[in-house]
Order: sequence, then C-alpha cells, then structure tokens
Amino acid sequence: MPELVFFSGTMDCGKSTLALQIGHNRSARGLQGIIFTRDDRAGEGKLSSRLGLVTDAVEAAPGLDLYGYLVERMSQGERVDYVIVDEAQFLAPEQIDQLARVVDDLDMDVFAFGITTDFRTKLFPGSQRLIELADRIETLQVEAMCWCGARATHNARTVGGAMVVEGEQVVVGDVDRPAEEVGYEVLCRRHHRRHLTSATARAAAVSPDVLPVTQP
Ligand SMILES: Nc1ncnc2c1ncn2[C@@H]1O[C@H](COP(=O)(O)OP(=O)(O)O)[C@@H](O)[C@H]1O
Ligand SMILES: Cc1cn([C@H]2C[C@H](O)[C@@H](COP(=O)(O)O)O2)c(=O)[nH]c1=O
Repeated sequence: MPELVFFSGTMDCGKSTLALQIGHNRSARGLQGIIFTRDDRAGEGKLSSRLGLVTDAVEAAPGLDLYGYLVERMSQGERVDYVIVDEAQFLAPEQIDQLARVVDDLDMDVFAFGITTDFRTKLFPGSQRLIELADRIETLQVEAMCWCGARATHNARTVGGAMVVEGEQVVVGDVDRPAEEVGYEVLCRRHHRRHLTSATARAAAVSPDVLPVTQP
C-alpha cells in the first residue's frame, strides 16, 4: 500500500541527506520521482544536503496545487512513481492534504521531510497537518546533539549567539552562522527552556560572577 511518510527531526539531523538517498536508491532501480521543496538554503528549486549533495527540485511555492501539478505532468505522458518533499514544514496545510490525495488517488508513495517545531517550540502548520494525516512518522536515527552532549530535540534561533524568542516564524537560515548573523542552534529541551546556547553557556562559564571566590 502506498504511504504518506513524515520523516521528522531537528535541523541538521540528516533529513535532506536521507531524502536524496531515497531518491537515489529508487532511481537506481528505474523508478521516476518528482522532488518538491520550498525555500531551501541553496536557492529556489534546489534540494541540498550539508554533506554537499544538491539536486534540482520543483519549488512548491505558496498556492501551487501539488496534486494538480502531478496530474498535469502525468497527463503529458510522464511516468511518476513516487514523490519526495523536503522542507515540508513550510507547506500550507492544504498542500499536505493534496499530498495525502496523491497517495490515495494516484497510488504512489510520498516521503515528506521536515522539522516539526519552530524556534518557539510551536508546530509549523505544514508539520501539524502531516502529523494529523501521515500513515507513518519516522524520527531520524542520526541524533543531533546539544552542546551539553544530550540529544537535541529543539531548534533555537540565535542572534549574536544568544537565543531569541521573538520574530517571524519563517526565517531561512543555518546552524554555524557567524555570531553577528541570525542563525540556529539545536538544543536539548532543558537548555532550550533556559535559553542557554553554547555561546551563552561559554560566556557564563568565564563570567566573574560564577568564578570561584579565591581567598586573599
Ligand atoms: N563534514 C561532515 N562530515 C560528516 N557528516 C557531516 C558533515 N557535515 C554534516 N554532516 C552530517 O550531515 C548532517 C546534516 O545533514 P542535512 O541532510 O543537511 O540535515 P537536515 O536536512 O536534517 O538539516 C549532520 O547532522 C551530520 O550528520
Ligand atoms: C527553527 C526554524 C527554522 N527555520 C528554517 C531554517 C532553515 O532554513 C529551515 C530548516 O532547514 P533544515 O534543512 O532542517 O536545517 O527552517 C525557520 O524558518 N523558522 C524556525 O523557527
């Protein structure tokens, strides 16, 4: 039975890499897929992994009917066996409904990849709809790690290395950005709750306030 599968995890846990691997393995067996993405860091119509691989994709722009798009391509004689969607958190809920219809009415697997929650720990609307509709939700096996060594479960947005909790839900960006830029860092829940990034933890460790008092 074809399935709608949601592969989820924090930023930087290997989702795009897995998306590329699934596409590669299927095309090596003669299957033909369509890859959708939205707002990839590498630019419009690209699916990129931090391991350096990048492939062309269809930009799932707001308002694009994904079901209609596939039907159109198939009615032009193209064979489509499966669908991959990266950065699925950015899709509108209606577009996720269209993906479910692709599985049910066009009988093909849809593999969606994305982060579940934003920098304020709130679900992205696209991810919420995927959790509601997916046949299966898979958590990625390569765990990203918090600076403390615990498993990272949350995404923090940083400015100058410090965690921020105000701002637009969508700001395309990356981990390991220079300190002065808006960036992201994955944290365990404990340190996300305390707004303690690696930079602020380091600063606190060398702050005179927390240095042991030396006897004169
Ligand atoms: N230089 C490197 N050597 C080995 N693995 C790397 C390197 N750089 C990144 N990675 C791996 O790639 C992962 C990020 O992959 P990516 O598919 O871009 O993540 P996501 O799409 O989940 O944000 C990292 O968690 C790490 O496991
Ligand atoms: C937490 C969070 C992330 N984003 C953006 C930042 C990146 O462009 C993508 C995630 O990509 P990845 O391949 O999973 O690293 O999402 C955002 O816009 N808002 C957020 O709150």
